[in-house]
Amino acid sequence: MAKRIDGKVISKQIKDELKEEVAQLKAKGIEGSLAVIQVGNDPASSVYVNNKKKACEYIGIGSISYELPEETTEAELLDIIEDLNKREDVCGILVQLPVPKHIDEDKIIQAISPKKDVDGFHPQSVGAMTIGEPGFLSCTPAGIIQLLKRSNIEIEGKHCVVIGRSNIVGKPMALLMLRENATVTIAHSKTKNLKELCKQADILIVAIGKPKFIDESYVKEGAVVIDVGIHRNEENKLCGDVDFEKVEPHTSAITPVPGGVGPMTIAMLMNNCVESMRGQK
Ligand SMILES: Nc1nc(=O)c2c([nH]1)NC[C@@H]1CN(c3ccc(C(=O)N[C@@H](CCC(=O)O)C(=O)O)cc3)C=[N+]21
Repeated sequence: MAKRIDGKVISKQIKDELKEEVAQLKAKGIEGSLAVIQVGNDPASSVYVNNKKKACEYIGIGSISYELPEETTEAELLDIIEDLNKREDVCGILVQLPVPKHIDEDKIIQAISPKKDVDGFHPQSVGAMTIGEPGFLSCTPAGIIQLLKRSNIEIEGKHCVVIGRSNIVGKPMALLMLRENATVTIAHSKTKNLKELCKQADILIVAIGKPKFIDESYVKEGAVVIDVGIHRNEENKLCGDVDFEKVEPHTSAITPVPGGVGPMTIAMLMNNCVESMRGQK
């Protein structure tokens, strides 16, 4: 009875809708490129950066990539961002996180113009989301909302437990679920009785960062389970924070890793780029 939510199929639907809109914008003379900056050469980051470039190509927008050496200074990175903020052909700027330790991540995020903050990480974007004003939404949480809506899963009135309180996933996720009228609980590493709490969730969103941490003992029969984790084992095989095989039979819907939340993050990034182009007139 469990239903596997296919993030690949849903992300393709969204990218196809965007592709059409990009063509219409182009006909009006509106074009744009996403600038992706990677500092250092973390191999996992390179996979994501590559997926982002492919998505830009697919929907018909440009991409400009910067592969900067690990030793790049904060000042050099800030200079590049400053230039990109001014460029009219650039609709979005993304600095792949994490950045090396000698660079202040918050300073970098705040240097990106909120008009080009397609990650939705700038304090102005976060504030706007919090009070329901227009602004860019953080891609992973926005992608999860789309997954639920496009799978006809009701959110309103449901008890949603979010495990994780990071600025890029847990916190914005909880706020977006609240905006959809869910009753939201945020759990984290200091939460007591995590298992009992998770067992009360109608919708369980897991962003803990520990491979296969959640087994069936955390899940109420018939719950919806969304897995935000992404880990690679010794054989380079991907898995999430949820032990899919054990949990799946007990759910009414569940996202796999890979092929669940990851592709949606990229689709929403593309959505934010198109939104930026729309506003650029
Ligand atoms: N400024 C910034 N923005 C981000 O959005 C950002 C970031 N930094 N740093 C790293 C995380 C991670 N992230 C993913 C995006 C796509 C997949 C994705 O496409 N996953 C595929 C599999 C990809 C693979 O084969 O490894 C899937 O789950 O099916 C995963 C993870 C974006 N992030």
